[in-house]
Amino acid sequence: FALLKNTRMLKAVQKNATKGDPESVISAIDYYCRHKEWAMNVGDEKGLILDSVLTEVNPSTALELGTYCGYSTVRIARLLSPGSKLITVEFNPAFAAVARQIIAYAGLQDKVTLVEGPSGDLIPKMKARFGIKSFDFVFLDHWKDRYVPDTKLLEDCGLVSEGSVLLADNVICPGAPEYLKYVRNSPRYESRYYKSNLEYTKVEDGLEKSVFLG
Ligand SMILES: COCc1ccccc1-c1cc(O)c2[nH]cnc(=O)c2c1
Ligand SMILES: [Mg+2]
Repeated sequence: FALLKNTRMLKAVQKNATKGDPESVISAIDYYCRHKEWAMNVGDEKGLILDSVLTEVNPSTALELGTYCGYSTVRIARLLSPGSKLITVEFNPAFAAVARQIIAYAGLQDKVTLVEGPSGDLIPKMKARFGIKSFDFVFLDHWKDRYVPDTKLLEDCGLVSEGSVLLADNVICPGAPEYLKYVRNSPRYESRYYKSNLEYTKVEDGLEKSVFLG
């Protein structure tokens, strides 16, 4: 049943959204997840914080760790300037298959490269495979125990530079305590917590924004 949830979400997008209209795709998913079946999209409330940080950073190259069904991929890609690129990484092939279709339905496939596989294996290959100098923006929204190792990997691979912005979802629920300790205690990051709620609920959650100081 749970496996098919993402295909039901895709059907809801195809039924209720307008092809090529990212806003309608975002609204269709939020409506479905609020009124029909909860799903772990960043959601509309935390999504507004994501939008505001993105608009401030205006990245030319962005990375998303944890695509899921592509909801935040669409939120990010719709705000990218012409010529900017988003790479999104998803480990689960069933999620990736749905995400590709939702990203395409929103008409954003030319701005997005979806890569399937474990983030820990893929990050060291990013420079060679995609000619990335460094990421201006990284959205961490995958397995919470990968937040710290993948952040260290991005540093070691030279994929973050002075001014790069990391934005992490779920730092309260399910929680990423090791990550909060890492970015808040490190002299190499300027960190700030944006209090919000777990998607489609009244449970507290939030986003941690951390600027890499080089
Ligand atoms: C599978 O757990 C779902 C769940 C259940 C209860 C509370 C939170 C979450 C949750 C919420 C999120 O935004 C998430 N984002 C990315 N990867 C997650 O595993 C994740 C989990
Ligand atoms: Mg999340």
